[in-house]
Amino acid sequence: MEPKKQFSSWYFLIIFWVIVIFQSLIAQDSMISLPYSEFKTLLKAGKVKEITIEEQLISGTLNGNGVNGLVAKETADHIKQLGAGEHPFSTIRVTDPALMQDLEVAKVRYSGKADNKWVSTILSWVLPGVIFVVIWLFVMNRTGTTGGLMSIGKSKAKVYMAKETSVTFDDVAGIDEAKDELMQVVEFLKSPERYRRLGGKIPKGVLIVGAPGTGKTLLAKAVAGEAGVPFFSISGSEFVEMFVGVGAARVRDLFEQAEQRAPCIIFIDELDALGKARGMSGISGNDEREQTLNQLLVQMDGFDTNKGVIIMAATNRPEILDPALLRPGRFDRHVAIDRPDLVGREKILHVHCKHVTLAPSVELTAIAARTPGFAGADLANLVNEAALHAARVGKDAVDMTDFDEAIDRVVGGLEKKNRIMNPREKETVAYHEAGHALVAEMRPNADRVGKISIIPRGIAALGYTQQIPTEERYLLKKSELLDRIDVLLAGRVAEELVFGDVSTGAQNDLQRATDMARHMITRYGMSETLGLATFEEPRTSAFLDVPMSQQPPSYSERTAQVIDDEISKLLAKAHERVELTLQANRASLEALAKLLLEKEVVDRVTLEGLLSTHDLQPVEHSK
Ligand SMILES: Nc1ncnc2c1ncn2[C@@H]1O[C@H](COP(=O)(O)OP(=O)(O)OP(=O)(O)O)[C@@H](O)[C@H]1O
Ligand SMILES: [Zn+2]
Repeated sequence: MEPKKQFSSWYFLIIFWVIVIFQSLIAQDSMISLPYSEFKTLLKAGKVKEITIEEQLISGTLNGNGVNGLVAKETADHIKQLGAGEHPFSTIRVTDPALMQDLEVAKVRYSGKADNKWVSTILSWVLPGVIFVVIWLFVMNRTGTTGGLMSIGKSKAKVYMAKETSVTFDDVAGIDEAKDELMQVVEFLKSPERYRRLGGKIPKGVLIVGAPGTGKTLLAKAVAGEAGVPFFSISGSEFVEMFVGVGAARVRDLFEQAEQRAPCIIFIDELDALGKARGMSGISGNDEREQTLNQLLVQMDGFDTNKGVIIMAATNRPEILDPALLRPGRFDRHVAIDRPDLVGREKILHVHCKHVTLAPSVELTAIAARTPGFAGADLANLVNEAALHAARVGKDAVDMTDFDEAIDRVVGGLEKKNRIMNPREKETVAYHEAGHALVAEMRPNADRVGKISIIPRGIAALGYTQQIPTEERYLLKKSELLDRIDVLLAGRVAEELVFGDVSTGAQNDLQRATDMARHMITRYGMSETLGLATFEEPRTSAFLDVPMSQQPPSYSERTAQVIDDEISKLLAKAHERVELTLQANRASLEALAKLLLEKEVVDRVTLEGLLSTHDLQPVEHSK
């Protein structure tokens, strides 16, 4: 974890300092600076081993002469002469034994600035340290490291970016419900006084919950932008990376600064990094994080919303948050953002295409239809990729082929151009994908196939069969779920049939099929044996202070066994159905796989053409 790294530089600094101090202490031994009388006593006691005369101190008199031989004699004479005066010999450094005699006869009167010894000593300790710190801060600044020492150094200054964001609700598309919910916060921030007079209840903390890239940060910024108030933003993980005691101090600082700029918004990104349930981090027990979290809780409690500061936070893992954070008076208002639906995706595409020159052929609706599951950030990325592609090819406008390419890229990661699949692997993938596609086409309740590809994209996807949902679905029937499981298993079954052996390529398919089967049984009451009861996995509750791991499961071990058995049975049945279907349509499977091997990519039109020349044999099977 990050804190370790931070601590080690802390230790490094301490060790460095100790070395500096030791060095000067050791140096003290041989560098005696003391009144002449004492020096003489030491000399007589035979404790002085070396003598140097600090030339600088009597420069102008000694002219930088050396310290041995004849010159040494001269030096001693000079000292003798000076002895009558008041010359401030504060330091006599002793390095040359030859000088000892001379110095013994010399009458150096010491002018009594004994304190100088301490001044110089302290200087020799502190100066290197100060220089070191300055260099260190410089390096930290250059590397852009935040937190750490730099934040100590700056803790009185403005550490937190308080910027007026230029983002407005117009920039956030497809999440209208969330926007509506936050409109109230905007109203309040715009005119806290008026709002209070009208007796509105102001939320203190708003938690935005949603999958990565769904626009949580964007939405928080838009609230600040709409209201025209400063936006103080910090990430939960930044807090955690700090040194002992710094995190808590920074929380205090943050609130202090925000109060001065009210009305404003404090935004904590990745709240889960800071706000994991206490005691969940295991033995390593990150005390620092807990201290910071406690400080945050304290600040939120002692905070009066009337001051006009709204605390917003974002997380994609609300279930691991410390329940204390969710209690009334803290983050008690929750705004959920889902991945956008078909219409939402189209709107988001519109937002991001605003500054892109599109060819007339581009239909954003069609693109939206082909990108189910894409979050806002993925769509932004998609538009960017398409524009880049068009620019690379030298087009004046971005057209549909650029989007096609971009979808492929975003879906499967960048095309691995130099990755060469051996012919045997390629064949396996072709039959596997052909299996998916054929069963998808033959199951009445499955989505139609839009495109099949066996061009490897990234390490995870050697090929893919893309299905086009005809419409956005909120409810799925049992028959539809079963058909989906069939389609997922079809890749694996095709491999079995054709090669009599199976590959590891079906891992993701099997996992998704298993998840689907499990949900049918434990959530949707679709198992005859278990009936209508639901068997949800235990979850943390905002009302219980019990961490997830300590909650007992809501069903018995025997039930768990039955659930497992039901899943296996459901999958076995699906396997049988798919096997029958593919056996009966072996010729079509072969033809499609061959076509894939030849073309690598088969689109909807080509697929329909192929299937029209083959008589698909529906197979009767029990569900
Ligand atoms: N609803 C949306 N409308 C328009 N653009 C969006 C939307 N959602 C995301 N984006 C785009 O994606 C980018 C990233 O979104 P943002 O950082 O807000 O997501 P996030 O949910 O905070 O992600 P993470 O959980 O990874 O921090 C935004 O800057 C924006 O360009
Ligand atoms: Zn597959």
